[in-house]
Amino acid sequence: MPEVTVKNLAKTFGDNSVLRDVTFTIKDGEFFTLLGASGCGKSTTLNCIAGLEQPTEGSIAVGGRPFVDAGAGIFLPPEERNLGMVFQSYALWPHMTIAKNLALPLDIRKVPKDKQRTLIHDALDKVGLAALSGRYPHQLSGGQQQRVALARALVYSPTVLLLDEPLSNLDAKLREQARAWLKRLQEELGITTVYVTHDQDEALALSDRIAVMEGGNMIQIGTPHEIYEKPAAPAVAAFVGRCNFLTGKVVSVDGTRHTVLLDASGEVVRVDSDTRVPTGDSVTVAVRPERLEVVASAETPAGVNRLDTQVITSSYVGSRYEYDVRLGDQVVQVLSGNAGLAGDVALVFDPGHALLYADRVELPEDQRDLLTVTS
Ligand SMILES: Nc1ncnc2c1ncn2[C@@H]1O[C@H](COP(=O)(O)OP(=O)(O)OP(=O)(O)O)[C@@H](O)[C@H]1O
Repeated sequence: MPEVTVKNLAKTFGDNSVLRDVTFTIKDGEFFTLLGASGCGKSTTLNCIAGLEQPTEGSIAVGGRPFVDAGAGIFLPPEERNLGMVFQSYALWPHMTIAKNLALPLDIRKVPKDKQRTLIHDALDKVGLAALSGRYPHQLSGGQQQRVALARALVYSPTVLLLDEPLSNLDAKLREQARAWLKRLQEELGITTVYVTHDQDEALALSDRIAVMEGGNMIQIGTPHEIYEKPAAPAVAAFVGRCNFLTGKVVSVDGTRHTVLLDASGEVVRVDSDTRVPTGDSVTVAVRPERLEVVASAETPAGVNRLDTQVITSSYVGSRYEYDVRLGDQVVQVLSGNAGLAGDVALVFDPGHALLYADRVELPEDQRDLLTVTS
C-alpha cells in the first residue's frame, strides 16, 4: 500500500535551516496538501519525497519501502522511486509531439514500443486529450499543456503523484475548472497525491487533509473543515481565510465559558472554548468576519456578545456586505447580510463562534492602529 511516512525530516542549506522537524503520514489514496506562504519549505519537503533533495536528517518511506533514511545512510535515487511529478512549469519538450513527450519516461523504463502505444493512449484518455497526441506543445492551450504534464506523470503508473503548484500558470477562471477536474481525476484513479500550494482556496477545495507549514515546521495537520473551523494557532486562522484578532485578558472562567476584557475597547466578551485559560492570563479572541454581524444599535439579539462600534466603510461584495468597523483603536472586518448601516452600530457574535488562544498575538497590519483613520 503506498502510504507515505515522513519522520523527523530536517534540511539545511548552508546555515539556513529550511525544514526543522517535519513528521506526517499520508494514507493510501489520500489527497494531501502542503500549504503555506512562500519560503516555508513546501517544495523542499516534496523534493525530499521525490529524491531531488537529500534531507539532512530524518526518513521517508513509501508503502513500507525506505526511500531515504539519513541516520542509516539510505538514499534511493529518484528514478527508483516510481513517483509521478508535475511542476508549475510543465517542462514539456517543445520539439516533440505529445505522444513522444509521454514516451520518454517509458523509454527510460524500457517499456516495449507496442505496450507504450496503449499506455500513452490510456494516459491521454484519462486527461481527455487522446485526440491530440500528434500535436506539439505550442499547438495546445496552457490548460491542455498542464493536462499533458499530468498524463506524462501518470503514464508509467506511479505509486504516488507529487504536484508542485501545477495550476499556478493558469488564469483564474481556467484554474477553477482545472481544480474541479483534477479532484475528480484523483478520486477516480484513487492515487495517493501530495500537492503543494500557497493558495488556501485551492487547498480547501482539493484536499482530504491539509498540512499548514510555517518556517520549516508543520503547525497543523487536519481536514479542510478542521483547519478552517478549529485552527490550532492564530497563524493558521490568519493564513486560511480571514480572521479578526482581539487581544485581552481573562477576567472569569465558568466551565468552558471565558469572559475576556478586551484591550481595544475595555468591554467584555464571552467565549466558549475547550482550551481552558486561567483568570488573569492574556489571550487573543479570534473571530472570522462571516461569524460577526452588525446590527442597528437598538436591535441587539439576546444571548450574544455585543460591542459598541462605528462603521468606517461598507461595500457591497456580491452576496453580502463587507464592513470595516471601529472597535476602540482597532479595525474589525465583518461580512454581513445587513445592508446600508452607518454610524454607530452594534457588533454581535455568538460566544461559540469565537476561538480563544493563550497569549496576545501581534495584530495584523490591517487591524492595527486606527489613530490615523479619520473617517
Ligand atoms: N537549493 C537551495 N539552496 C539554498 N537554499 C534553498 C534551496 N532550495 C530552497 N532554498 C531555500 O529554502 C527555503 C524554502 O524553500 P521552498 O522552495 O521549500 O519553499 P516553498 O514553501 O516551496 O516556497 P515557494 O512557494 O516560494 O516555492 C527558501 O528560503 C529557499 O530560499
